[in-house]
Amino acid sequence: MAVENAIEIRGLTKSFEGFTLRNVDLVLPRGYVMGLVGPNGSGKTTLIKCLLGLLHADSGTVRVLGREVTPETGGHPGVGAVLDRATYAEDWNLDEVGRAVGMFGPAWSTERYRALLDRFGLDRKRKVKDLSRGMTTKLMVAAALARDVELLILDEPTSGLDPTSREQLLETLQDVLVDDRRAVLFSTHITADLETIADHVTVLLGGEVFAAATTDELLDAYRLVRGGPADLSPALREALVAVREHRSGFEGLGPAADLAGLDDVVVEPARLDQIVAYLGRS
Ligand SMILES: Nc1ncnc2c1ncn2[C@@H]1O[C@H](COP(=O)(O)OP(=O)(O)OP(=O)(O)O)[C@@H](O)[C@H]1O
Repeated sequence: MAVENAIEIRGLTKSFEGFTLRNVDLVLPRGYVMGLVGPNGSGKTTLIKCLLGLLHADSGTVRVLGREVTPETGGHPGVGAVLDRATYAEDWNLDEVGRAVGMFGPAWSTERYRALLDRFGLDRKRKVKDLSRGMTTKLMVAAALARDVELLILDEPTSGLDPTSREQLLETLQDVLVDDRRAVLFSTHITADLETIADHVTVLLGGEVFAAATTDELLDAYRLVRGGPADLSPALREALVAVREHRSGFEGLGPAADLAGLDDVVVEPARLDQIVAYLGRS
């Protein structure tokens, strides 16, 4: 019987000198896309490495597709990963990459691999060393999706991509989700990507989960508020998650419930990238 959750992390703690990923709980049901956001050094890659069985947790459990994952068990074979660096031999061309990657692990489709390379405009005879950073990302996505993966995990897949390639990649990720057995977790600094494809958002700050909600819940929960310098009363300042002051006034983010019925200021819906940016400043 298929398990319900693609990812189930409970109480995950992992320390390095000077940094602790602390007591992280995270659940991603199958059929959904989760965006993982947070400032540099907030622990996104560390979390992803634990999910792939590349790092030992100090405590807590990491379950992927119904199975506990540790460096001893190795990563789950139903997971496709796109990390920030490719590990393909520099001298291989993309057909050779496909043959090498396809030899390991189940459910590889050369046909799907080639179709994805075509879709991304990558020439199969080109060598790995001649690819730009964005092209290498696309190659990794093609190699991950040529397998019939149930969970796709991507670490900052859209950084280094031009706007057209970004859109193409996001569309490709959405196609993966046509099958509701599948799930996608991706970390990003480009919060506009969240609005496009994420159903769930987890915000990490300083190694802890600061917010975890569906995108709709986040959009419902917060409002932007703007006003002149005299409008920022101590009570309003107290209610805001974060505020930016400038010469002609202020703009801030606050809980929708606390800002309802205010008269002298402008209160309006916030975009997801604005919410995440303000939460990151709080
Ligand atoms: N192997 C390691 N040994 C020691 N410290 C590490 C190791 N890996 C990560 N860290 C530290 O853990 C912290 C979190 O790093 P991590 O790469 O998880 O952050 P991130 O949110 O992915 O950041 P970025 O957005 O910059 O990619 C950083 O302070 C980093 O220096």
